[in-house]
Amino acid sequence: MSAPPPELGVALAALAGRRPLLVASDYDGVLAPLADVPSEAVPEPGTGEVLERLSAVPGVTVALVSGRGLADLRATSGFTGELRWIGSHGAEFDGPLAGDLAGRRDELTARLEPLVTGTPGARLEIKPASVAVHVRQVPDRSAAAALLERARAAVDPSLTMKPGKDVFEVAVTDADKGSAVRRLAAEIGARGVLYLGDDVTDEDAFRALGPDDVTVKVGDGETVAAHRVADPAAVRALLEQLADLLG
Ligand SMILES: O=P(O)(O)OC[C@H]1O[C@H](O[C@H]2O[C@H](CO)[C@@H](O)[C@H](O)[C@H]2O)[C@H](O)[C@@H](O)[C@@H]1O
Repeated sequence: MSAPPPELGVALAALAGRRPLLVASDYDGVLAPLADVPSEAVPEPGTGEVLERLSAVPGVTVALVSGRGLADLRATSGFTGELRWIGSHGAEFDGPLAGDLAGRRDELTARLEPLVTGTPGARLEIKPASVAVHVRQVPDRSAAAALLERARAAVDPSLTMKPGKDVFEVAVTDADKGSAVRRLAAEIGARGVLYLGDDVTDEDAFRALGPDDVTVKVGDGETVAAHRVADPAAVRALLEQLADLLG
């Protein structure tokens, strides 16, 4: 297991002295390696344990901030302990969504379903406030790219588009991870924030944080985050280093 890069270690040491402290992380690609089938994306071994360790430290809040629906996030991760659960890119902030979003989401489903059915390997994921077109298992990569383009063109452009890794998602709320992290940080009066993410939607959270916070991009790709680590195993090592610093 590799230790975090030295400059990230320095940033974590400075962060560890601040309270209240918010430790917030995306799920897929960060706490769990990506998998072909979304329900099979289980946590990197040891990650649940280190999150529990962190959440037991007085003055530390640990939050999961995911594009997944809340119920799916809880079931797939299997995490336990005193965690804050934020799903649907922030739309599920205080628990499951209330209000009638299902009707608008179902209209989207009806529009996108025929496109997905016509592309072998593609899959439609219906979430509380959005619909996602997944192409990770489409063997013909030009057909995959064409499907994502057709999906984009088929929906009302005023809806919130959430492109991601082998996925194109359309949401019926304008929630984003940046607003969610800012809201949670304000709620607990955080004096410092660590945010970990790997995908396009995590850039909103990186941008929402300040220069004294610690932002970490996981894997390749452009980012505004200040630090980068390779994969979920490196994330677990980073979290373990932080837990050790917190005593
Ligand atoms: O915000 P996150 O916690 O990173 O969730 C983002 C999306 O994750 C899931 O899709 C992604 O991970 C799948 C499992 O590894 C993978 O098969 C898929 O290609 C990825 O796009 C989830 O299915 C989506 O609902 C989330 O929005």
